[in-house]
Amino acid sequence: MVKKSRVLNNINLSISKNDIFGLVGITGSGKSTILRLMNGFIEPDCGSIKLMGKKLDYKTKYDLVKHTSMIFQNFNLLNNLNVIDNVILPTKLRKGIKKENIKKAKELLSFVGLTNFENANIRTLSGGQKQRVAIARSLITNPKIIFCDEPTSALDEKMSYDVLKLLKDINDEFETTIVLVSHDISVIKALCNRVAIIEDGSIADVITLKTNNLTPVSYKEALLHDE
Ligand SMILES: Nc1ncnc2c1ncn2[C@@H]1O[C@H](COP(=O)(O)OP(=O)(O)OP(=O)(O)O)[C@@H](O)[C@H]1O
Repeated sequence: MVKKSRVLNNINLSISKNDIFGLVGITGSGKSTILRLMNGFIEPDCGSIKLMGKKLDYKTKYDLVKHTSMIFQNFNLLNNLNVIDNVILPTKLRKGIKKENIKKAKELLSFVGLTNFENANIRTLSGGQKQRVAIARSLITNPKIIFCDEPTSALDEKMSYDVLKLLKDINDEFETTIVLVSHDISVIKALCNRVAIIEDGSIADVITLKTNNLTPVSYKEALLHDE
């Protein structure tokens, strides 16, 4: 018999519509597990989760989770598909007219700064470009919430800034709620309006942050103050 170990304790968290909410903590503290519970990837052994005001369970999961999307540290793109086919991939599982999906994918590629990259091979892109393709893919289904697991951890400073700025623009423009896991406090300070500090599977604190316009200068300052 497999012995279960307790990963999270007493998690009580409320995230508001249009928040950019951070979960920060050291490796193994439980951030990703909280995110995976919120997006329905895993189920809690006890307690309950509400998504967009409705209890997330096996009956509601399909209808709720389709209003969310996910961005990963390692992009999770399919190398055997070109850029636009990666972007429209989520629509293949849903109803919709192919021509309209392609039109929308092109608009999203332009929004993320990748006009003319439609037919590019994924392998030829930089990390920052790959993450921007993943962000375009995450937007194709008009999500109300985007879950981001360490979205900038594989990127250098400039690419990280570009991705964070894009997430901020998405939050501003589409009023998408963003939940972002990071071990990097400077990423959280640059982007989030609230943050939960996770320690040993528990919430040590929830802090409201001062929100500024995200600019290359403000991001640099967040990085410097973190040193
Ligand atoms: N599927 C699983 N089965 C058993 N234990 C797990 C599982 N997934 C994670 N854990 C354990 O839960 C704890 C929290 O892991 P989690 O990945 O949530 O942490 P994290 O803060 O996101 O760390 P990281 O930044 O390294 O991903 C760790 O001790 C991990 O070993």
